[in-house]
Amino acid sequence: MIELKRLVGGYSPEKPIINGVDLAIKRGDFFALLGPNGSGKTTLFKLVTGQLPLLEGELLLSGKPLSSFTKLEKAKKIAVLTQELQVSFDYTVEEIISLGRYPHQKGLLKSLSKKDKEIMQQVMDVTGVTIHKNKQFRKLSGGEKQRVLLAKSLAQEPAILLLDEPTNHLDIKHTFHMLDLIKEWQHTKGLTVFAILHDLNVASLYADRLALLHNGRFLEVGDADTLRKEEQLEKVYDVLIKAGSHPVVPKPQLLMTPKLEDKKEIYSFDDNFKFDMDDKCIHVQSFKPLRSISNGVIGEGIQWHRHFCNFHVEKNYNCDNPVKDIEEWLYQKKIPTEQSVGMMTAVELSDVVIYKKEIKGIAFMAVITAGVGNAVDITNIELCQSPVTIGTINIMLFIDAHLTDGGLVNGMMSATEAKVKALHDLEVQDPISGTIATGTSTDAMVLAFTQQGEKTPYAGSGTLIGKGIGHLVYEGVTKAIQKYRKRIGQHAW
Ligand SMILES: Nc1ncnc2c1ncn2[C@@H]1O[C@H](COP(=O)(O)OP(=O)(O)OP(=O)(O)O)[C@@H](O)[C@H]1O
Repeated sequence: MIELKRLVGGYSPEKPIINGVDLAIKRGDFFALLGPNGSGKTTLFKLVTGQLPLLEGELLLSGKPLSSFTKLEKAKKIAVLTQELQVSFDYTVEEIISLGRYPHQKGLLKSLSKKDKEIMQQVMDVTGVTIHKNKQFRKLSGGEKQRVLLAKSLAQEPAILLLDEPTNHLDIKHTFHMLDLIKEWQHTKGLTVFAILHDLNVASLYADRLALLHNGRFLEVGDADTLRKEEQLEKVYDVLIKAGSHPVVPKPQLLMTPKLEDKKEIYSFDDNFKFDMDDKCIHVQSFKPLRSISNGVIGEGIQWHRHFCNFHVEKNYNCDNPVKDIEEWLYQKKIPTEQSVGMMTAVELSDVVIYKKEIKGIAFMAVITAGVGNAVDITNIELCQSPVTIGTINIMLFIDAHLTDGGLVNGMMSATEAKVKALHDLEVQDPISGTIATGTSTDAMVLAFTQQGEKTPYAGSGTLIGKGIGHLVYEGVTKAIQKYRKRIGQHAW
């Protein structure tokens, strides 16, 4: 619907700012224009909105040159929202919004019709400015003004909305509300959107297509996944960038790393831990945050943590809301929930196995409790029943190494393989199927890394880290199960 063909333009013919830009935006698409300061975004916006003449190339609207449309025709189709928040006269909010209806008003003595008033009310409601409708526009805050000007643009009932940094004065709530609203109009009314956005993560969430402008040219035009190209972004923005994924929306999200993070001081693994234990809780505190991967009741996924807790519960513990319970226990111990991994076990905590080892220069520490009354052979699908007795293998593993997120997953695999081998060698059986168990039905694990030393994506059985994980988990789980068996007086399955 909007086509830019070899567009060249700027403030002087001798030194164009936009140097041959090609772009096609389909009807109903949300297009985001991205680029660093001075890359030419506003200049391109001015060319598209007609504030600057084209030096070369074509700008087409529905296949016809934009210049062939009359002013009124353009005003009926296109609404423009710039960063300019000043208006010349002392208008009220309602008067400003009524200006949006101007292109649709008929007759010589243009006045607001019933339909105009209905549309004005509708856009004031959706943008949340109805409460300001009788106020003087100049007396509003920057964010309120921005929403009023959006309401005016929407009152125009445009087919195309051109936005220059529409959210730069807005807080997070209003940023998301405004973009949600524009997105809704895009879906329900087929609105086509061309928006300059500075926030790459916001652009990723809302834009169907986006382009990265650099020195007046597009480096790339594509969907949000083009933002996964870290090297390209780092080159353009001169910032260390890591592309990750939004946990709910299937779109990339970018994490920027401050330069100071490169210069972290190295600390001693041995001196980094404080160990507290009573009959209710094993608490391993790390003075430095550790990069951890876990399926703990709290602190699950890949995060940074400083507190690692294994809580004792009675065998008949009613686990209706284990998250709430662990949060409450952490609160009582004054341990910050948001920095903690929390797991629980019915095993006596005094049977914990703490195992430290340095393997070829890499320090490891395992803290393991094990009960196997609830052992399960995961490969046997026939006999899927609720636990007979409570029993859990809880593994905490601390390692002085630096892993990527993929490496963390790899480490979890290595630890699981070693746990399964320990159960196999001890002939722990699934009491229902009578076959060798692979774990218990409620096992928890956390692998926590200092992120010191050279970064590696590998922690499998072909690596020293993987072997170390395997060795510590195997030894630790074996000893912990032996202690458990001794306590309950069962020596063989
Ligand atoms: N009125 C002007 N006359 C001459 N040069 C200008 C004018 N406005 C902008 N420029 C120059 O054009 C180049 C691109 O500026 P532009 O405002 O288009 O960048 P931008 O990508 O929108 O930047 P920002 O993110 O900082 O808003 C800059 O080098 C700027 O100095």
